[in-house]
Amino acid sequence: MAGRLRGAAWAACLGLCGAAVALLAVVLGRAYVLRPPPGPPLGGRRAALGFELSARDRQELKEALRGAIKIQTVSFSPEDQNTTALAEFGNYIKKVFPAVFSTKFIQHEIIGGYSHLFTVQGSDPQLMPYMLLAHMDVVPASQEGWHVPPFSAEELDGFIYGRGTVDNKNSAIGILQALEFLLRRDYRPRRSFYIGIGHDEEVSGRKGAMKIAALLEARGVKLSFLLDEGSVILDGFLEGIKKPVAVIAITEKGAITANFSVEKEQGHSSAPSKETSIGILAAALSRLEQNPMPNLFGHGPEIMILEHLASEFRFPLNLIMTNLWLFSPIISRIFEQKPSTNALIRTTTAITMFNAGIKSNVIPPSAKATVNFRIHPSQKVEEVLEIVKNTIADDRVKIHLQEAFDPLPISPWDNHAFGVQIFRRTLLDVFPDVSNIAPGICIGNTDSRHFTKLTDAIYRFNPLVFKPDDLPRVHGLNERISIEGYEKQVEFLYQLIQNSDISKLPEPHANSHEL
Ligand SMILES: CC/C=C\C/C=C\C/C=C\C/C=C\C/C=C\C/C=C\CCC(=O)O
Ligand SMILES: N[C@@H](Cc1ccccc1)C(=O)O
Ligand SMILES: [Zn+2]
Ligand SMILES: [Zn+2]
Repeated sequence: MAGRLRGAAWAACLGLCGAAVALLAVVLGRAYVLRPPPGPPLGGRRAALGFELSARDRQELKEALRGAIKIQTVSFSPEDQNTTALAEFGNYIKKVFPAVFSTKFIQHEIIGGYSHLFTVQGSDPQLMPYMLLAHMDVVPASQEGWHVPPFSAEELDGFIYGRGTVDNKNSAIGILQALEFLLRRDYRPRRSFYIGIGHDEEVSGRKGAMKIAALLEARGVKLSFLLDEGSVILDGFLEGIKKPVAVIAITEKGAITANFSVEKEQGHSSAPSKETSIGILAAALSRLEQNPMPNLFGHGPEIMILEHLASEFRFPLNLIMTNLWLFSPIISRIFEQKPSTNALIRTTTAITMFNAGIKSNVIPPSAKATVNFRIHPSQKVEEVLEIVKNTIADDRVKIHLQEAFDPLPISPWDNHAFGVQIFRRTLLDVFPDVSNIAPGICIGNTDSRHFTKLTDAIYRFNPLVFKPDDLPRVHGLNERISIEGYEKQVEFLYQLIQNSDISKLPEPHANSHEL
């Protein structure tokens, strides 16, 4: 009851605020109604080959993914990968996608020992190629806590469970599956494209994606756009928006992985000094955790997602969202509440490893910890390190950087952005009920960050519908994909490849009447 009253009071307050804003906007003559999403280009055009699947095709599509999940391509560290499984994965795709491997206009190369690069030669060399990227390696999975063993790929209530089902064998296998189906229907693309399948994405991509990018660069390749994993169709993440939203990430956060250590003399635990290495390090880490990095809502592209969706919110939220200039302090507080939205508005701090102590009666000679920061698009590595040092404020804690890179550049998002309009057309074809498409931020890191020299149009998006409950499954327990969802992903890729054959985008105004 109290909750409902509070809810009613909150709604009334929002209503009042809304009315006040409307009034204020009129008075100030500043109606901050934000631009609608760009008009629908490629209007009316339909791909030549429809995506009709026989019962056999369906079975084959499902089994191809299940077989891939069973191969334990686990990455523990750059030095510790299951190379037997990585090699097996290569043999597996050869067996499962015979058309891809026997087509004359497709060249296959193995890069860095286990990664794959396919060059699909289009019939029109004038058209600038694009690239589809995915990875085959996965993070480890604990044996406990899963409904089914993590590499069993068992089917349960319409879902395939297993490590890699959404991160990212769904893309690796899905891209090849879409191409296999197209080839069997005698398709030949007009526009060339590359398919990259990395084998060490989960441990930085240096041997796989980075080498693929370097090779393409050496060949003088420029890409019209690149599509990788990193964001999804969000359903039910934002209160006040009923419909699912396809969020296409136009940037990704930077990252710092830092090792912290404290050394102290080892000794007998019966005569301890006042502080131990463990105590000193634990206190320093606790200060880091207790003092989160600044809330930077409004300083980066996170605001674009709200701008794009503003008119979709129910009253009075729509008024709030269309007047961010006034309400951003409130919204930024709301974003802080949940880990998933908090990640969009600040550099995050995650203590991920802690090791110390060698015996119960020995004062520990050293304590070590690893902290993983993900840097907000408006900050840089140096700035974050400065804050970290000031927060720890203890010279006994030594910092050693394992890896550090700045947030990625922001990719184009407008009527002329070829990739965006191809995604828009393809979403319209395959997900007719997803009418909202918004630019967003990828909160994790992807192999695509190695390709900045080949194109400024890097997009991170998987055509999978995610509900809030799905997010923790990524790198967590019970990672799964619905069989229907996977079919849609393959259909999306199948249509994307065909839609990309268009030579150039029609003028937006010329076609807007067609939809
Ligand atoms: C205003 C927007 C509202 C809510 C959005 C909140 C959170 C959603 C953010 C991202 C969810 C999308 C994708 C899955 C999560 C992380 C994966 C990112 C990169 C994967 C890289 C990897 O580990 O291989
Ligand atoms: N893609 C993984 C692994 C990774 C982390 C940090 C840098 C590079 C890669 C992640 O985002 O967690
Ligand atoms: Zn991934
Ligand atoms: Zn991952």
